[in-house]
Formats: sequence, structure tokens, C-alpha cells
Amino acid sequence: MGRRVVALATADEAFQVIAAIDHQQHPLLGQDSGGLAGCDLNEVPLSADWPAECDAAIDFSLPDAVASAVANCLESKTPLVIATTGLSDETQAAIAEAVKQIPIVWAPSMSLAVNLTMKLAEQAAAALKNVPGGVDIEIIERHHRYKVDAPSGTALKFGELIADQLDGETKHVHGREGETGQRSLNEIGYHAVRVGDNTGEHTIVYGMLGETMELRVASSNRDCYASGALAAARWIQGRPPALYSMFDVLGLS
Ligand SMILES: NC(=O)C1=CN([C@@H]2O[C@H](COP(=O)(O)OP(=O)(O)OC[C@H]3O[C@@H](n4cnc5c(N)ncnc54)[C@H](OP(=O)(O)O)[C@@H]3O)[C@@H](O)[C@H]2O)C=CC1
Ligand SMILES: O=C(O)C1=N[C@H](C(=O)O)C[C@H](O)C1
Repeated sequence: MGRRVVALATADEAFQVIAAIDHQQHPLLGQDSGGLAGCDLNEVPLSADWPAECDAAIDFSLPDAVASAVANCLESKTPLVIATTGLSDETQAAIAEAVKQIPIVWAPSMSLAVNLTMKLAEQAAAALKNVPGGVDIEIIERHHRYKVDAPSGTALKFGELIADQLDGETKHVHGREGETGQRSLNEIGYHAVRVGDNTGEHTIVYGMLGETMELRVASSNRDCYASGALAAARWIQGRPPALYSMFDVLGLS
């Protein structure tokens, strides 16, 4: 994702890439980040050092790396866009603390289509929850073989938003195997498929007695996430310290 963010930012005159950051041991440190991203050379070498200041930072990294991005942005009072998924409770607590001092956009999907589908999923859950016979809601996600977290952050967010629309407590069930007993109505099922180079696909199934409805959103490349993150980086400038979501950025709140 870092490569696509650099490539799209370099091609857009509204942006100036001033740093491209990876960890201390990365074998490509020192190489031109434009070259690594497959676009024009930009004279910004891949580095492990954060700049003293910048207008906004974008984090697509690994769950363990996000805390250091938050700490660096706090130090320089830099607005931060966090796209990384699978964050630990500790990192989420660090974000909650940091937003007292800097604005942060945090969202498991930067894609406009995904965020819009989340709104439709909420609406569908609210409309179908009292249907005679009940509705079974299951979330199926597909991603590339390199993905390290499951289910996707986006699938979890879909589940959280849908559960908020349902009455009573919701059980979140991850896969099924063996003598599971019958499915209960108060559960949401999650199924994580890992295949090839799939760049992200989510299907929300609403199964009723007599009919089934599905909402499906799928990317064909990863630029929807990179361009969403860049839109968030523009939007966040000048905002007061707070935790924001892509719903805020996209005017979907
Ligand atoms: N919100 C959204 O719209 C989207 C979110 N994502 C999420 O973004 C994250 C990154 O995805 P992706 O780009 O595919 O993953 P990659 O593994 O391809 O890239 C992560 C990069 O972060 C580097 N890294 C590891 N540790 C650190 C550190 N301490 N400091 C700085 N950099 C570090 C990795 O280095 P190394 O390779 O050496 O480990 C690697 O270069 C995932 O959590 C993914 O789920 C992805 C797409 C869209
Ligand atoms: O790792 C990915 O690729 C993606 N991760 C995000 C997630 O976990 O929801 C978003 C997107 O689906 C791509």
C-alpha cells in the first residue's frame, strides 16, 4: 500500500511526498521511494526516520508498528491517517490518548464504495431485523494470500455496525466446524477466504425464510484504498484534535 500511496501522491500536484518510512532493518532503506513505487524518481529515499514536521502522515503498516507512528506524530503534532488493521487493545488505547492532542482518521477501509456499502448494510439490518422468521446475517470476505489478519478489519467493522442496529446482544461467530448445533438468530457469522492476489471483497448475506439478499463490494486493485487515504490526509488538515472515521471524511456520518 505504501508504494501505491507514493505513486498516487507523486502524480497529484496537491501533494508533496516528503518522507517514506519503513522499519530500521528494511533492506530497501536509502532507495528512491518514487523508483520503488514504479513512478518518477522523487529524491525521497525510503527511511526509518520520521521528518521533524509535515502536514499529514498516512500509516499502512503492521499492527505492531502503529504505536510508533502515533508516538512520532504526537511528538511533531502531525495529523495522522491510520489505515492499518488488526490493532491490539494497547494500540487502540494509545490512539484514544493521542486524539486529545492531534486529529487522527482511523478506518479499516479507505474505500468510498466500501464505506457507502457499510451505510447500506446498516439500513438493511435495521429494515430486516424484525422480518417474520428472522434474518441470518453472515459476512464473507476474500483477500490475498499475504494478508496477516483475519477476519479483515472491514469485516469486523461491518459486523459492529450491523450489531448496533439489532436488538439485544449479538454473538460474533468466526467460522463453523463440527457439531455446532443450529444457528441462533442473535449471531453474526464471519468467514475469511485467502486466495491469490485478491485485493479485497466483502459480501454481507441476509438470509431469510423464503428469500436471500446480498450486499457485495469488491475492489479490482488497491488504488481505492490509497486514494481514500490521500483524501483523508487532505481533509484532516486544520481539524481539531479528535478521532475521525472515513464516514466523516466522506460526509457519510
Ligand atoms: N484501511 C484500508 O483501506 C486498508 C488497510 N490495509 C491494511 O494496511 C496494512 C498494510 O497492508 P499492506 O500494505 O498490504 O502490507 P505490507 O506487509 O505489504 O506492508 C506493510 C509495510 O510496513 C512495514 N513495516 C513493518 N514494521 C514497520 C515499522 N515498525 N515501521 C514502519 N514500517 C513497518 C513492512 O515492512 P516488512 O515488509 O519488512 O515487514 C511493509 O513494508 C494491513 O494492516 C492492511 O490490512 C490495506 C489495504 C487497505
Ligand atoms: O490487507 C488488505 O489487503 C486489506 N485490508 C483491509 C482490511 O483488513 O479490512 C482493507 C481492505 O479490504 C484490504
